[in-house]
Amino acid sequence: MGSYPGLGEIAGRRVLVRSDLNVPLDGSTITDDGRIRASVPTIRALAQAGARVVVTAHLGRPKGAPDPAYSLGPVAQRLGELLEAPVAFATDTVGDSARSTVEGLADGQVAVLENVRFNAGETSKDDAERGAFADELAALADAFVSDGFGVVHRKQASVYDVAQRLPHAMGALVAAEIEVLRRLTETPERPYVVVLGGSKVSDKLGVIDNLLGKADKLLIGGGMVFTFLKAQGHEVGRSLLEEDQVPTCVEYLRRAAESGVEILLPSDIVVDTEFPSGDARPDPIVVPASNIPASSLGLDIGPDSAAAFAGALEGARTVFWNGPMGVFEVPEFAGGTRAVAEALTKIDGLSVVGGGDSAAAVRTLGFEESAFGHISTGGGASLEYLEGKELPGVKVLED
Ligand SMILES: Nc1ncnc2c1ncn2[C@@H]1O[C@H](COP(=O)(O)OP(=O)(O)OP(=O)(O)O)[C@@H](O)[C@H]1O
Ligand SMILES: O=C(O)[C@H](O)COP(=O)(O)O
Repeated sequence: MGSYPGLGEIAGRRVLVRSDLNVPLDGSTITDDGRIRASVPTIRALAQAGARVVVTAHLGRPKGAPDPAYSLGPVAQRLGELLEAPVAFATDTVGDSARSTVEGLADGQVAVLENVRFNAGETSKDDAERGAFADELAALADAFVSDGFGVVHRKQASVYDVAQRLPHAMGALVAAEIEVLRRLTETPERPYVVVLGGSKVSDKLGVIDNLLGKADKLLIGGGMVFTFLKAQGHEVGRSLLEEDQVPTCVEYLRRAAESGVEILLPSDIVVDTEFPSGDARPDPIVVPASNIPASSLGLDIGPDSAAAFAGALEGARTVFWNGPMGVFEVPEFAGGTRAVAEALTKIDGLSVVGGGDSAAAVRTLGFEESAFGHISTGGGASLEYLEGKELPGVKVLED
């Protein structure tokens, strides 16, 4: 007989686990299985305690209806390989296949339900529609474990509403992620340096507001750079730019100067005349950040900036990094991301890499996970936590 923290005796009971199995795919090939591996310990602990484990998760952003391109089939198969045990796969989420798959589980066995976002109720803004879908999910189980840290910032049926309908507990992954982020927000050892990049510029600008009062230095790279350069009065050619956020960046630069927080922007940029795609060969050149040609777009921070960013990270005792410094998927534009990753491996203190793409970047560039203090499975979720926002999927577990 076995038990699970927060749920008590679970042998023979059906336990629904919300995991974040949203991994990058190339066709049906998983290019980085980090999130699946991170989900294994909780699933294994439940199975070993004799629960009948029913995993629910999303993949990508399908539009509330089945779409084979987003099937969790390959993910279920990979989970079975990692668990070294058969994993049953239901071809729907709450329909006949799900019900019979769950009924067929013996104690200690695991099933994965098809992509929960194939159902419009999952992401509906309408409480009743979401609730009705959560009722169907809850009917498949006797208890619920919330372990998908990457989605706890989403008020969605499988994250939020289902927890209101079943005895519930926080999974080990969510607990571990929150513990690390709590250290970052409550008692960061100084100097505390934050590195921000990536392409979801407006998603990430909010965090700067909160960090200006907390971090000692902010290093800005990736697609974020160009809105800041514009705010400094430079032209950015055809680079990623969120024009309506320029005044916000002006304000951040002003507040940083006032409060003595250093915002470090790149001094040089790797540009090309086209965004890399297909067979077209990249033709990168390095230009001063203040002189980006009108016909070019910035795709990485330049070598001087990479060295300056690495230098600014030296001696830091706490580092949080979210978002690649450039289009790291293409080797010609991976230099900045590689330099920052390298600098993080030398941190004597706590280094946290947050975000699906950032975590995938360090792994695909060949760094050992153990070289970093913590690799978070959550991008948006960890940023919202750092912004001081309430995470619905965590709050609901406390109610
Ligand atoms: N200068 C740039 N121009 C355009 N895209 C860029 C630039 N620099 C980086 N990127 C792209 O940003 C993407 C990652 O950004 P994103 O904000 O999604 O990161 P993340 O927070 O780690 O991921 P997630 O939000 O999925 O957890 C990469 O695919 C990279 O190619
Ligand atoms: O990739 C992520 O950040 C999580 O899986 C959440 O996905 P979402 O942004 O589509 O909700």
